Amino acid sequence: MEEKHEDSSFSGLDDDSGSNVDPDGGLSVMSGCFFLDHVGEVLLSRNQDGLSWKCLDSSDCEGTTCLGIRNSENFKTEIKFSDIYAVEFANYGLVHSSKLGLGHAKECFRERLLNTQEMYRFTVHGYQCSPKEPCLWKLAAFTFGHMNLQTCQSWLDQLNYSLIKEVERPRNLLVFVHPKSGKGTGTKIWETVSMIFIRAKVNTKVIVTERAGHAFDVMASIQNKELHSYDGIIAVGGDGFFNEVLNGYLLSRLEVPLPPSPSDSSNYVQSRGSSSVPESGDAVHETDQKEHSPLLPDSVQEVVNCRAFNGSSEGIEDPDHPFSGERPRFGLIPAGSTDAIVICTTGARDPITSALHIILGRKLFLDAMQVVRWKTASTSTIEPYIRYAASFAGYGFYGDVISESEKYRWMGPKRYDYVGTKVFLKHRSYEAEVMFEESEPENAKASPHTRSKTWPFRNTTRSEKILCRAKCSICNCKAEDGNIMRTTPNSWLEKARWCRTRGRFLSIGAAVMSNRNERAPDGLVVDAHLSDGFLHLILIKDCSRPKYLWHLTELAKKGGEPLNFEFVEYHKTRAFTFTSIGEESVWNLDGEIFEAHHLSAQVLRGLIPLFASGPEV
Ligand SMILES: Nc1ncnc2c1ncn2[C@@H]1O[C@H](COP(=O)(O)OP(=O)(O)OP(=O)(O)O)[C@@H](O)[C@H]1O
Repeated sequence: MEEKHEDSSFSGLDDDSGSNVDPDGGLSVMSGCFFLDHVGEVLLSRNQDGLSWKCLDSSDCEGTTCLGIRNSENFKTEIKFSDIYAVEFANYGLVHSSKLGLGHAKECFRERLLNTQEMYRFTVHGYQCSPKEPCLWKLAAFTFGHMNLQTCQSWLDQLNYSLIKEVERPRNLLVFVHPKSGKGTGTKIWETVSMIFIRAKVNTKVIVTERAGHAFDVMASIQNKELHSYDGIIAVGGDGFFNEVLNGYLLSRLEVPLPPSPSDSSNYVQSRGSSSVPESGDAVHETDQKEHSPLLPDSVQEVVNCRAFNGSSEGIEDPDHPFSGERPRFGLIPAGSTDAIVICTTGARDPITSALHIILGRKLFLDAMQVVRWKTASTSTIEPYIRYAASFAGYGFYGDVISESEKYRWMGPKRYDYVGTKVFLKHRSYEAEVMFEESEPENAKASPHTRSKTWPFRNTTRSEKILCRAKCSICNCKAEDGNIMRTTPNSWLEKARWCRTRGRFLSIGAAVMSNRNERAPDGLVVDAHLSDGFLHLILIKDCSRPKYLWHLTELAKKGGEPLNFEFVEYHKTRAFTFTSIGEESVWNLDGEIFEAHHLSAQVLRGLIPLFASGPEV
């Protein structure tokens, strides 16, 4: 692994008289003179938040060379403890003076060579943001040198003490590596980042999977006692692999009331006439019908709340519940074909950035979608079968792409482009009935009624988009009806309004997050949030190929408006149900195939604690 700043270090004076430890035990402010490798003499200070240094020789600093040529690139003068992942003693060795003058003037070069000397050293390991891509974190190391061993040792001890106080950092991790993920580089990627974990003294138990389902089986069978001995569960792989690890954990542990089945939800929809006005001359809308209901009937509510996985309807407040304690945090190191979850949660598709988010103990909560299949085929008996998705569930186009692409796994990530084109050309639509809880009536009303007269295909309604970012205020605001982890999830159903829409669809998609990826730079829904407790339901009604291509082109470009077409129905919702009619496609859950004739889904707000801080968009 390339460590760009490994050559920056500090070296010290030949006595420690500059060190100044305050009388309260040296825990707040401390300062001393050192040599910073490749920079020169500095006054190093430690305060409660971190380290900072000031050059004592102005010709070495502020990026100015002796020829007056400015070179301020990567010139850092402070680092917070929260951004330091390790400090190490670096033995006795060479400390170099500023590299800035070396290439520019012979006399400077000669003088600086004289300044290169051997001393005791310690290295502070952290990261720097890439100037062009702030979400991309590069390793940075600063080596400080001093002639006195004890001075170095004492600074090292103090720094280690400060790092111990950094809470929420993992010490023990269970790591699953999918060796064949993406381009088959899962193992190589883990080998590349594992040395960062070693340096940070994070213990890892590594399981390299031997087959599909291996990680699921381990997570499903691991005893809770052993599970709780880990501070986190890490997946090195793609979105599908993360989904497998997550389901292995959740399916045997999480007990929450299920979302209403399609027949339950059809009871909620009270006919008040169609609210979806068919467009004249557009045959697609002839079957569209959307109805609204006020409050749920009490009897239905009871049925819903009593039906729960593993027979429990207690939610997860119960202290004896295996899920009610501290949940392990999950981490994902990207090695897959798409890696949308990593891109949405760290802002970069980079194994080192993800490893640093994990080691530094960054934390956010991700919404998850609980998907229940009630019936696999129209002739099957009702048998609830649960799955969780962290990013996306899609039917029609998305399902056909995933099932077809299984045949072309040998092509690697390129299979999605090839199969995507094939499926697009087939242009298949599927008849279905979808019911959804209407969370934002004003949002739903905006769709088919406010069409542009000038653009035949477009609905020109636009609203201000608030993007999800690190420390997102929308994700951090407390839900009116409480977070899923504190109340039963169906409490909101009491106030729910349900809508029904039926027709032929090219695709049906439900996004938990924006799903930004390299093929869709803004994702499916640019302003989707990681932890706001909403799903984004996108129904692409049957339309001509050129119109569909237009939608896909908008998806593929930055700043596109893929939802701004009249054949696209978009709803922000907390739950929906689906029933297929006639010929069927399959569902695609986080990239994995899921067959369902009757299906329902609900969002579980903030269900997944994740080692990430959100994208700095
Ligand atoms: N050792 C293995 N051999 C074969 N398949 C495996 C192995 N380990 C895990 N898998 C399966 O591979 C699937 C895809 O993994 P992953 O998401 O890492 O790859 P990907 O290339 O990004 O694929 P996708 O685009 O389908 O998500 C996982 O769902 C998992 O079940």
